[in-house]
Amino acid sequence: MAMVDNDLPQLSHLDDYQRYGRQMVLDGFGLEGQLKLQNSSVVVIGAGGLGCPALQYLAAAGVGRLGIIDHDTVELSNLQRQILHTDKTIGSPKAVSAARAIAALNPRVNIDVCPTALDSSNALSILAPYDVILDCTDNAPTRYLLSDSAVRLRKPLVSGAAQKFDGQLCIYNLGDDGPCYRCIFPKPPAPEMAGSCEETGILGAVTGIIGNLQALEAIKLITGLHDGKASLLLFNALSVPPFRTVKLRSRKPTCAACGIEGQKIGAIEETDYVAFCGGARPDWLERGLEVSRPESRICVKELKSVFESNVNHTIIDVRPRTEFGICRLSRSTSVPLNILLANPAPYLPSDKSCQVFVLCRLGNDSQIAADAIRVIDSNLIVKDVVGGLRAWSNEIDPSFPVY
Ligand SMILES: Nc1ncnc2c1ncn2[C@@H]1O[C@H](COP(=O)(O)OP(=O)(O)OP(=O)(O)O)[C@@H](O)[C@H]1O
Ligand SMILES: [Zn+2]
Repeated sequence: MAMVDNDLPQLSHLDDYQRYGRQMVLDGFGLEGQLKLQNSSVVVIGAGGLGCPALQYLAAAGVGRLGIIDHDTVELSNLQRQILHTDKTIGSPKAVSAARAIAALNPRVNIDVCPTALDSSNALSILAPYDVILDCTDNAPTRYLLSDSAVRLRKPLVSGAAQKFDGQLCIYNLGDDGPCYRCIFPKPPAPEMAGSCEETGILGAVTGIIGNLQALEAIKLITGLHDGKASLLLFNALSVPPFRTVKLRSRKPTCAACGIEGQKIGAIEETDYVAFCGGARPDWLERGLEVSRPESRICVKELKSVFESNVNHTIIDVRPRTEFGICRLSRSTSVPLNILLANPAPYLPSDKSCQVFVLCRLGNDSQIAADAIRVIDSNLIVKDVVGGLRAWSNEIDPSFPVY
């Protein structure tokens, strides 16, 4: 009978050879690659659109330890792309829901569940135990925090981003001279459309592609299959070919985080990343509910009474045309916010007794639109609808679609 070579290192369980055989037979991977995965650890920040597919493939491939950090809970609108969560886990912490799903997929993986928001007070201690960090979040303060922490901890950061039909992938802090996020984006983007009611939109398969690539890059890093060159990968689902790669230079000597000449950022624990990125998003919904100028606003109950009366009125819906095409109130007219702001005049009634009600999804954009209309015609009665179509659905007509 043939004897097993006891000098050869072994996977923890005999059936692991079957489970991982299809990847172990790959040139350059082998038993050595699988052992490296078994002994490795990856932390995934964000168990959303990017984090779910990334976690799924890391777990299936046999990464020994996975950390899952997410402070949020599962919502119905997440399920179109956050594929570890299900109808049954709506309302549960995403970190817990994702952990359950990957434990079912591969029970051998050790999972650390952390249903907490990563911030400057806890980042270094949470991230320190892991070999590779995956940024699967969706906001600038966390991106800077993760990059600075990765520099400080000397760990590679596999960063993904996805929006609409587009995706981006980059490994920051790669090797001895790979750039960090600050080398490439020294300043945060202008605070984007804070509080806007428009949904940016995302195709689930796009987050799936980028999340999978994040898992792949982590596996390449751990198993030694990565060529060590830093590049930025850009994806657009509607372009042919859909992928483009931009080579990245090495670290910037002047970078505030990783450069030798840089004016170093202070202690991460004391840095205010939210302030650096332009401050917290104003809570427009709340602002909308504190009716500061009651005569200039209308609530959905009053709007319903208007519909049931003979009051002469018109409804302007300022959502983007695609959203207007999804659902709308009958007798409303579509004038997207950008078009209305450019020139409101053509959309206003000439009859000054006709009241104008301005409507949007959540009640923020309609305030901006109503203000713009008042500027050009102070004689008109213009009111924005508090809480927008979301309030209409919640308070007046439960059959009205919410998105
Ligand atoms: N600082 C942070 N700490 C922990 N988790 C974070 C942090 N920042 C973002 N996240 C998580 O990253 C995930 C990003 O995923 P994604 O954008 O797909 O989901 P989402 O925030 O639920 O989207 P939606 O805009 O539909 O609410 C979210 O689950 C979010 O809670
Ligand atoms: Zn840098």
